Amino acid sequence: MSHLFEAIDFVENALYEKIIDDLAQQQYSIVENFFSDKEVELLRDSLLKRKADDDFKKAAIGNRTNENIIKSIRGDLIFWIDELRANAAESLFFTKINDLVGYLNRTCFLGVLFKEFHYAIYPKGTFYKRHIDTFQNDDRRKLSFVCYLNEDGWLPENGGELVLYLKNEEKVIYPFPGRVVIFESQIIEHEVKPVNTQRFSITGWLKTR
Ligand SMILES: O=C(O)CCC(=O)C(=O)O
Ligand SMILES: [Fe+2]
Repeated sequence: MSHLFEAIDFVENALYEKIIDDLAQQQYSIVENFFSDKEVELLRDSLLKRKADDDFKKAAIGNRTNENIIKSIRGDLIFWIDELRANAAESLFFTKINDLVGYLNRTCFLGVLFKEFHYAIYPKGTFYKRHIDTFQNDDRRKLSFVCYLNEDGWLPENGGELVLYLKNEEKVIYPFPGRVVIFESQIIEHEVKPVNTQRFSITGWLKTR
């Protein structure tokens, strides 16, 4: 009878329902203030601490790509976040993510079994050319998730817009702090425009199988 108790337990979450509707209708969803100002600050401090400890690596594309080729495609520095070694801010991050994933799995039978997340720093002048997130011969990536950790008062002229290449539209999304963008990894081509001011984020993927 355990299914009966699960059914009783279920509480509809309006925010998650909006994400699910958006994804069904347009393959992407933009959520303002998914993370509060305080959470963004904690996560940005955590990113900067990891950076000070010199844990960041130049992002790679596949294994054997020549460094100059990589630089012409993407210039961000990344650090993979290990849930088992998470600090307080990162634990808080994963608590929210796990809640969302639990909801998606229960309501949409999405079957997300794995997830991976990294911090990203885009130094001034860097970008990430138009791509699809499953190009690294990993078709298990189902949903891409980006959250922005920039300072309050981020301006459009700082650059670093995320552009989603949709069927009939190029959707320009500014990396405002606390904003989260979720989109279908296997469908939506996208690009990070050159940044004029250092840009901070966490990017990750919800994966099946
Ligand atoms: O930072 C963003 O807005 C997107 C990053 C991205 O496309 C990626 O890391 O694959
Ligand atoms: Fe991407």
